[in-house]
Amino acid sequence: MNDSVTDNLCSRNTLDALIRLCEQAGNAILAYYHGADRIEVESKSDRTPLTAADLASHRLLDEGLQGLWPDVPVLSEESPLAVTAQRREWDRFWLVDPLDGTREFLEETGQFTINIALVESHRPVLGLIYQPLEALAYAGIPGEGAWQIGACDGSWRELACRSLGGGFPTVLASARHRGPRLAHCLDWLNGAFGGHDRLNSGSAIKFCDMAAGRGDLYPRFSPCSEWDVAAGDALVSAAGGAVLDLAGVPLRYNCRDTLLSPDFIALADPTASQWRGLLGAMAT
Ligand SMILES: Nc1ncnc2c1ncn2[C@@H]1O[C@H](COP(=O)(O)O)[C@@H](OP(=O)(O)O)[C@H]1O
Ligand SMILES: [Mg+2]
Repeated sequence: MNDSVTDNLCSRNTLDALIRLCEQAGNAILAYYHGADRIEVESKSDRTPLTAADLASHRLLDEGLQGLWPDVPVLSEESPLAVTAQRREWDRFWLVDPLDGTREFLEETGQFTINIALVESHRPVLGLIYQPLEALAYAGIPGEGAWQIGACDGSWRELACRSLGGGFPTVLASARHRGPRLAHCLDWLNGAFGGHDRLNSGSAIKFCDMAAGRGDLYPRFSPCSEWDVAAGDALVSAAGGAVLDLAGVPLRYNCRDTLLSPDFIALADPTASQWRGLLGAMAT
């Protein structure tokens, strides 16, 4: 493949190649999955867990991406600090979470993913979220389309976010998400719509659910990093939604000293007039 840096990587061929890499990395993760309670766990500086499964997936993806596209740097959640320190010089790079939802992995809930985004000029222009247990990818290229892709049977199914209907909106969130700001958001929904439904999931599966038309909003006020969000942003944007900061502006990546994401709300139907009120309520 070896595309030069001037080539357009936003293609189905790229997604096919990424899925092959994700299959390998997913198999490396699954080798640790059953009996994950016995795997050695380190605690990182943000007090999230790190295991041999995260590192095995990181190594395969880092080497695989650099082998296929030597001109495009790779920034992974598990990259060494020396790599992370160079990132502000990059206009285009792969942003990778080799195992998103390590807690879910350790508790064997099945809700963990591999996230890969191609970031160009501070926006994700391609994103892929891979679920190793299902061998299923959710991928999007904004402006071209979003798809659910079966790694085993090679099937491609088009995805689209849903329009906001007349009933209760469905909130996508993790069962672990609590806190006063989420409670405020849910109260606002109850006031504006008379109630809300909730679909819980771990890791980037919330973005997959939105792109597949299973939810209306994913409010995130608890800490997470750009590698947790960028692939989902590309996917949801490609499926007709948007991932907005509380000023209503699409998120930008690799433009701050920190890689922590700002608070955001992902919306399946960003044109619905009700959301201006929600963003206003959450911004204050
Ligand atoms: N204190 C913290 N600081 C930064 N990120 C955090 C965090 N606590 C949780 N996260 C992020 O939230 C992700 C899990 O999201 P969710 O709660 O929606 O399942 C974790 O992904 P990893 O498992 O890749 O570390 C981690 O990146
Ligand atoms: Mg993560």
